Amino acid sequence: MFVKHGMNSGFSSLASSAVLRRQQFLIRSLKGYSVSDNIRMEAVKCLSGGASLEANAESVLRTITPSLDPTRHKGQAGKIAVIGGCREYTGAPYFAAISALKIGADLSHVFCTEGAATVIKSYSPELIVHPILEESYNISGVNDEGKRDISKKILSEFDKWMERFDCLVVGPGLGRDPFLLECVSKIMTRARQSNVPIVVDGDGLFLVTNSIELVSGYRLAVLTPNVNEYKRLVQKVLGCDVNDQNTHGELLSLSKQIGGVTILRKGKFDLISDGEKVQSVSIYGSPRRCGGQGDILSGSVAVFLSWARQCNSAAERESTISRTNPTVLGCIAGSALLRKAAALAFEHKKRSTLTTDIIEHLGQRYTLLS
Ligand SMILES: NC(=O)C1=CN([C@@H]2O[C@H](COP(=O)(O)OP(=O)(O)OC[C@H]3O[C@@H](n4cnc5c(N)ncnc54)[C@H](OP(=O)(O)O)[C@@H]3O)[C@@H](O)[C@H]2O)[C@@H](O)CC1
Ligand SMILES: Nc1ncnc2c1ncn2[C@@H]1O[C@H](COP(=O)(O)OP(=O)(O)OP(=O)(O)O)[C@@H](O)[C@H]1O
Ligand SMILES: [Mg+2]
Repeated sequence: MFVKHGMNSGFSSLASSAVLRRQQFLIRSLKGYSVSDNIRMEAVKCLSGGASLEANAESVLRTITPSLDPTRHKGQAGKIAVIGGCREYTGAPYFAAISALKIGADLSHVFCTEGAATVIKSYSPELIVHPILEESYNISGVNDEGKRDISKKILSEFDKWMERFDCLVVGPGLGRDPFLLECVSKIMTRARQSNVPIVVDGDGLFLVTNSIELVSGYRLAVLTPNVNEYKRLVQKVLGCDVNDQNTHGELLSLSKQIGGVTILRKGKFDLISDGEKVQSVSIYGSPRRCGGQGDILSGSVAVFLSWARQCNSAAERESTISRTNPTVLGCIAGSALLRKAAALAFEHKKRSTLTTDIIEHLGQRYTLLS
């Protein structure tokens, strides 16, 4: 009897703690922040080795998102291009490009190799896919002059479109083929000359880490390194190993050293800096670490930074937010939205949560916010 009672009370306390957890989750989901968030933010300060300024992501999201105005024409809510997709990877560029659309961009392009293009097109009819990139294995019999011609052709194909884009995402599933990366370097240089913002992720970071001049001093560039990519960047640019005791100082130095480029350091909490200050986004996310979440993030940052730039020119933004660099605002909004969508997806799918599940929640989370 006693044992039974004990078991029952155990079950009921388990059940009530589950209800409590669920309630806390819903409060977090609806309000964005809660008492436990505040505690976590304090923890962020301690863990991240410096005074962290938790970004007011909710307010940023609300402020930079354009209204669904019936007078606006197709394209005004954003035209994004993802440069990525090769023999090995077709998922990453798809995740980045489709996320941009799900968040609210009007058009999303993918520039990839021919083999990847057919696959990416078959994932979605919504994407505009350009099979223009070439990998070395495909042109192995071609001499140097022939390769130069191919490179020129790729660049001129890209040039036809470039001025129309509000932002490029370079790197998701790009691969590391030397010929392909050389062509992508030229595309980046051309984008920079035309003042098109560039979000660099995945293998784009491999390229940039080895040729930092591609982004150095370009204030419209955003780097979104994960743990490994950040380590390589710090080693190359600062010439030392990552120092977890000085996270903020290190991120500030890294950004300054690359000429004020915005860096979003991904991890348990995301840290963002353009060399002026460090902001964090530590909104509750998901314990699932399935591949592809960084790809969603890169596509999201591209859309939000484009919107933040539009707000800037229209002087529509609140005063505190209007003083913030649009690339930083894009990172804050992208990080917050991904983490919230991941939390919602995990609520439904638990351990079987996949990147496609998170993408399905991008819009839902967003509806809750607006
Ligand atoms: N579906 C697709 O098409 C996807 C394609 N993707 C594309 O893949 C390309 C390469 O990107 P990447 O992220 O795999 O390369 P990188 O960061 O060098 O990691 C390499 C290895 O490092 C390890 N490792 C990882 N994290 C760690 C940690 N915290 N601490 C310690 N170790 C850690 C781990 O290996 P492990 O040591 O566990 O065997 C990991 O596998 C790029 O183009 C990207 O866009 C992805 O977007 C995913 C979805
Ligand atoms: N330990 C963690 N806890 C909670 N969220 C995390 C954790 N690590 C990463 N994230 C979140 O997941 C997002 C993607 O980060 P991640 O480090 O997985 O990128 P990635 O390795 O580039 O992903 P991908 O597989 O797409 O290449 C980040 O924005 C971050 O908010
Ligand atoms: Mg990645």
